[in-house]
Amino acid sequence: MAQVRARVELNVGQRSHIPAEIVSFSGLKDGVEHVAVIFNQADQNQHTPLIRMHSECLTGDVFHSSRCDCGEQLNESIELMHQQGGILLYLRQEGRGIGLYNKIDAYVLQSQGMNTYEANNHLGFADDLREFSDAVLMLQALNIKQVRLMTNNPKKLNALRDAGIEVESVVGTHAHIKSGHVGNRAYLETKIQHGSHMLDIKKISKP
Ligand SMILES: Nc1nc2c(ncn2[C@@H]2O[C@H](COP(=O)(O)OP(=O)(O)OP(=O)(O)O)[C@@H](O)[C@H]2O)c(=O)[nH]1
Ligand SMILES: [Zn+2]
Repeated sequence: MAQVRARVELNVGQRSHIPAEIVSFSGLKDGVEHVAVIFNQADQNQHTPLIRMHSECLTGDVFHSSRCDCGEQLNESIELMHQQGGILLYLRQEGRGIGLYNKIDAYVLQSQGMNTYEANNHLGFADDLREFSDAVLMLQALNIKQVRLMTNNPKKLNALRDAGIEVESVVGTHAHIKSGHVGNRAYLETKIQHGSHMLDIKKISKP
């Protein structure tokens, strides 16, 4: 595994010039470049860093599609890590691991009435293809042994615990609910019911 680092300044939401260090990893098991973004030198601080393992969502992260909450969660994480320090692992696991082409195919099925998991299954995929061993390797390479984990997904929590990384606490992200013709409320509710997500739908984000 190899890594390269450079300093960057990020401009997210209302905040500009957020200092960060971007680290790209190659030679990982997934065969793709996963990325770590380090805020306030969290890999060198004494206290327990905030960590988010964020799975790539081009439509949500870049274009802020109303179908999901990914871009808003990403920005929420960056803003909190700017305040408290932390490490964002940006994992190239588009569409819960099925890739963009298949995710868009799944969107077509969802428009016909399937939920996100049914659509994945209809296309011949399991509910969720992700596993987080590369994220563990990245944390180990960054010398992180104990974390405060930003997630509502119990699978991420268990993946770290099983790998021997201590999760001191879990910090839930807010519910970023979007209405409209193709909103994300059903997507979020399905994650809670079917995916055992700990998302508190009443903990709605401020606009
Ligand atoms: N297959 C499929 N994937 C989707 C759909 N909507 C979003 N995704 C993907 O779901 C993943 C969401 O990842 P995360 O932001 O890490 O969210 P999460 O696993 O729900 O966990 P937390 O946000 O940490 O609580 C991304 O890879 C998205 O591309 C969909 O309708 N179908
Ligand atoms: Zn998304």
